Amino acid sequence: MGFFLLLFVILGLFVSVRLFLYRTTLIYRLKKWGHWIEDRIHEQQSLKVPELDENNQENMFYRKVSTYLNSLSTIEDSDNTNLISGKKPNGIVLCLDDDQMIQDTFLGARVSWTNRVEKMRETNACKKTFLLKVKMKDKRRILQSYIQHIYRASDDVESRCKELKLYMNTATLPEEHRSRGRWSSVRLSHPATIETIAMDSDLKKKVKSDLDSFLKSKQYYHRLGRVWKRSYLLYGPSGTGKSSFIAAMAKFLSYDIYEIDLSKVVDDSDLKTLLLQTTRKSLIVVEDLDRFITSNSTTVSLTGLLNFMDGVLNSCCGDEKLMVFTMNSKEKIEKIDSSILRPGRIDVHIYFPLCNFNSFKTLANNCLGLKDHKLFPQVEEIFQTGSTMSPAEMSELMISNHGSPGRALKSVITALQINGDVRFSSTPVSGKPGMRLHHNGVVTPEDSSSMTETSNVFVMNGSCSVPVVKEIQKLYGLIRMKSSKKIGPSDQFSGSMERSR
Ligand SMILES: Nc1ncnc2c1ncn2[C@@H]1O[C@H](COP(=O)(O)OP(=O)(O)OP(=O)(O)O)[C@@H](O)[C@H]1O
Ligand SMILES: [Mg+2]
Repeated sequence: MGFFLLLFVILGLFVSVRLFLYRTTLIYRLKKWGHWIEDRIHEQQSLKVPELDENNQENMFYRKVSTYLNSLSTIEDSDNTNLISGKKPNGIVLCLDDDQMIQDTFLGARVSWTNRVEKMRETNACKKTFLLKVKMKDKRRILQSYIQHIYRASDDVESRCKELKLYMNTATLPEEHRSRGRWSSVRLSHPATIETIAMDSDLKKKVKSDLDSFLKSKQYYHRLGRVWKRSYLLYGPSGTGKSSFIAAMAKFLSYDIYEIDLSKVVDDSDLKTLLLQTTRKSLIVVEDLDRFITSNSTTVSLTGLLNFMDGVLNSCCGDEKLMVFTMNSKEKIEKIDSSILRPGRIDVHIYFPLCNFNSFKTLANNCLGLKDHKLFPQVEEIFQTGSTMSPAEMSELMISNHGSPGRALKSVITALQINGDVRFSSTPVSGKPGMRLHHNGVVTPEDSSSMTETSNVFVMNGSCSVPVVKEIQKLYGLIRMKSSKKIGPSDQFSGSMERSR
């Protein structure tokens, strides 16, 4: 009897002590002390994952480790974790603080990571490194598979909540500091998507399928021995959606954007350093290329620019990248040196014209929620006189009157009428404004007059009025019969109907 009584008392004591310990941090503290003692008993090995590799390029594995560690549940139990607002409204992302240490377990082995941040006195830049500590007795058994696990887990996290970034090149640091990261980034928050861009529906379909086939053609490019990159030229008058379309492309592909401001690049080697520091799955963007080339700038030479456009350097870091250039007009560039826009340097040309009735309807739907309205026929009639305006101007008129769709449409009609009087007082060739008639009878939209034999031009028939579009299509029909040929995936637009002769 006495024995059972004793047993009962001991059991009661054990349960109440355990209960007491659970209610306090004691059990947590005891565990930590236990780990501390165990770590001292076993020989540990430290491995470093620096942010930049020996060529001062981003160490991809650093980014993977950062994504992986910030997704660990142990980061929630760790002191000093940063709470950062995430992409979703009221979303919170947990981020490691400087010099914060967290534990992880893998295949029964316990490892620890420390987020080392050292301030470089001379440049005031930060040198970031993750320090991994693993017991010697576990290292051989787990290291390789642990690294694979980190890659898989971080890819999974990245694809689930990829927050696109817009990188901009910072003003140049003094030569000796130039190798430090030259890009500053912000979250890409441009609202445009390919759906919201007013664009000829066939053209939009072609561009989307071109982007889709690019995403799936890694093996194809590597089998061809070509760098897996593709370059686009978006050109057209101001306010026609070129910059918005770049943001839409990035979101469609889930790629970051690296926008290079050439005025901040001091010379060709600086341009190369910038390129070396871009990462895969990104759009490298140079806006207003025509303005830069015609500005006779002394910083980046034309050769340096052409090498950059050819992706010569991309061969070492060009995989899975798109290069996008914008211009308001190709004509001046064609006069300076037509090889600047040759295929291989620019694979696809996309012309962004001024509004036509179809793009007007897209904008009316986007800005006013109108699919139809009694004033639409009047708008269509004015477009047929050749009057037009840029989508930027048109969306501005609609947005400033979005409270009253009728008033908004009336302001568009008035503006078109005024434009019709002012903008097209001299009706250029073929009696249709904004069109150009060539010696061989080909009529093309104003700015795409430089369509050359080899250019693969998606011409948006935005600025043509309907009859002229029919003329062009008739002409293209003739052209297509003469020059149509089977097209393969990599040159899918070389035999396209947009070829001019
Ligand atoms: N095709 C379009 N579809 C929808 N919105 C457009 C279109 N074109 C322009 N806009 C609107 O007009 C504004 C200016 O567009 P954007 O900056 O893309 O023009 P852009 O062609 O880059 O002009 P610029 O040549 O002056 O740089 C944006 O707010 C955009 O929403
Ligand atoms: Mg722009």
